[in-house]
Amino acid sequence: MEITVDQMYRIENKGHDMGFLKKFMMENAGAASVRRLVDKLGSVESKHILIFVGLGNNGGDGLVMARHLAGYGAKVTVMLLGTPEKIKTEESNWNWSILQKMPSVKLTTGDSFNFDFKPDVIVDGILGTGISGEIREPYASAINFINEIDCYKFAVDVPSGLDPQTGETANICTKCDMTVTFHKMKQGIPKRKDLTGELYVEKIGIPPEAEEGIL
Ligand SMILES: NC(=O)C1=CN([C@@H]2O[C@H](COP(=O)(O)OP(=O)(O)OC[C@H]3O[C@@H](n4cnc5c(N)ncnc54)[C@H](OP(=O)(O)O)[C@@H]3O)[C@@H](O)[C@H]2O)[C@H](O)CC1
Ligand SMILES: [K+]
Repeated sequence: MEITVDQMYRIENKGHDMGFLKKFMMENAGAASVRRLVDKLGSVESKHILIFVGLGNNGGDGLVMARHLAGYGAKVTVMLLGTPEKIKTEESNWNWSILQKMPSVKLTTGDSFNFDFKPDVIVDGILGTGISGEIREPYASAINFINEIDCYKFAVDVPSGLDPQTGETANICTKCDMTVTFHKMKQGIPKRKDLTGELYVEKIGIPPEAEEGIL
């Protein structure tokens, strides 16, 4: 069953109000994404993984992935597209502060994309269901950077730039090899397999009762 983006937000909020907090949903989203990625690649040990994160909860899922991937022995670099003070939500901030205590993950911020390694994998945690309008900087430059590199590309929830409701793209959009979306498929995503690559839906622990009155 496919749902709308609005239904997804309402289900997420209702689950949170039931006590299944968004930080737990985020944890499950990041963990499920890493399991899919590791299953696909066989092993990520010693692989260079570059994770682009936006300031919203799509970025927060990327921060969870960073911690899990470090646990699998990957060499993880996080590129936060902005400054840490501008991270929008409590759950994303919570995950950022854990990474600050983890020397096994390299944290970089800002809008300059000069890395001293060639990534084996890029994770796109720039924009998800919160997208609206044309892509602004520095997200636009990050999306261009990702599209110009030849490596395996993984989209968190939706390729950044793709509207998960309509399937239309903004001015630019990442082109990915795999996309993992959460809880239930959003209507626009499967229309664009050319951008999502392999597409999966993962449950993230939201109680089915959170759907009552919404679906
Ligand atoms: N489905 C679930 O139950 C869960 C999903 N999770 C993940 O959360 C994201 C949605 O997170 P949200 O914070 O609501 O939104 P985004 O991260 O997609 O976007 C955040 C901000 O990005 C800015 N924005 C929007 N459009 C643009 C644009 N065109 N160009 C540049 N920037 C843009 C905007 O901020 P402004 O300050 O600029 O207004 C947005 O607020 C979902 O996709 C999942 O990955 C959770 O983990 C929980 C479970
Ligand atoms: K994304």
